[in-house]
Amino acid sequence: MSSSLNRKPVSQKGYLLVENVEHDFVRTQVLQNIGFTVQAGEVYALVGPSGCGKTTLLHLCNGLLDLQDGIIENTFQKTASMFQQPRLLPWKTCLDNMTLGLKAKGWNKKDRNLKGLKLAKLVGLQPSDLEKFPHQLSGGMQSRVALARVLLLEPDLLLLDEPFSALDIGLKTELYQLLLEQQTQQDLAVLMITHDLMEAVRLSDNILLMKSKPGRIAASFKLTRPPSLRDDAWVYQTTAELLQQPIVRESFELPPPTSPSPVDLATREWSYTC
Ligand SMILES: Nc1ncnc2c1ncn2[C@@H]1O[C@H](COP(=O)(O)OP(=O)(O)OP(=O)(O)O)[C@@H](O)[C@H]1O
Repeated sequence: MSSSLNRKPVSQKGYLLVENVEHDFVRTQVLQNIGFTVQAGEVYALVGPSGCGKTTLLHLCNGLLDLQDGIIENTFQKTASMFQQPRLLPWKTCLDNMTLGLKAKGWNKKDRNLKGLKLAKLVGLQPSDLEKFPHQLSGGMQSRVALARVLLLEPDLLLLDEPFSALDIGLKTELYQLLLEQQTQQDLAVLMITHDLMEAVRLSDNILLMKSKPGRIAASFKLTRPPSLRDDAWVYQTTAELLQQPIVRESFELPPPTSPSPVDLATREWSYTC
C-alpha cells in the first residue's frame, strides 16, 4: 500500500504523520513503505501476524528506536505510551507510581496525590490499594495503576502496545471502556497494537492490517459506526465479515474460508483500501 494514498489534510489539534518509513535490523528489512496519519480524536489499530513489525513501528513513533528511513512527524503536545508489562517501580507505592510523571513536572506532593486519588477512583482502585507496593497488587490492579499513570499526564496522543493483553476478558473490556470514555471526552488520538481483530473492531476507527516479511500495510479498513454504538452483535458480525476478506486471511496466513457467507455491501459499515 503506497503511503501517498494515505495523505489527508492534517488537524491543527495535532497529528502523527508516518510516511515511507522503512526499517532494517541487521540487514534484514523489517518495515517497508509504511504510511498513515493519525489525527486528534482518531483511534488507529495496528493488527497483523506475530513478527510483522508492529512493535518496531510503535517504537519508531515514540522515539525508542531511531528512524532510519522515511518521515515521522508528531505535532501532538503530549505523547504517552503503555506497554504489555505495567513497568511499575517496585520500591514505590501504587500512588507514587501513578503520580511519578507529575512529580517529574514539579507538582508538589499534596496536589499530585489529590489528582492521583481522583484518577484512582476512575480506574477502579480502592483508596486502600494506593499505599500498597506493586508486588502486593494483582496483575489487573497493576494494569489499572499503569493506565492511571498514563491518563494523569493528560496526553493528546496515546501509543499502546497491547497493554491489556494478559488480562481476563472482563477486566480488559472494563479498561478499554474507560480508555474509550477518556478518548472521546478529551479528543485523544490513539495508535494501538493488538493481535485481536475483534478488539480492533470494537475500539478503532481505522484498522491498519500488516503483512510480514517485510512488514508492510496490506490494507486499511475504515469503520463508520461510532465505537459507543458498537454492541457485541455488531462487533461479532463485523469481525466475521472482515475475516472473510481474502486480504485478511492472507495476512494472517489463514486458509480460505470453508463456507463463506456473502457480505451485504448495502449494509456493511466498513470500507477498505489496499
Ligand atoms: N532489536 C532487534 N534486533 C534484531 N531483530 C529484531 C529486533 N527487534 C525486533 N526484531 C525482529 O524484527 C521483526 C519484527 O519484530 P516486532 O517485535 O516489531 O514484531 P511484532 O509484529 O510486534 O511481533 P509480536 O506481535 O510477536 O509482538 C521480528 O522478526 C523480530 O525478530
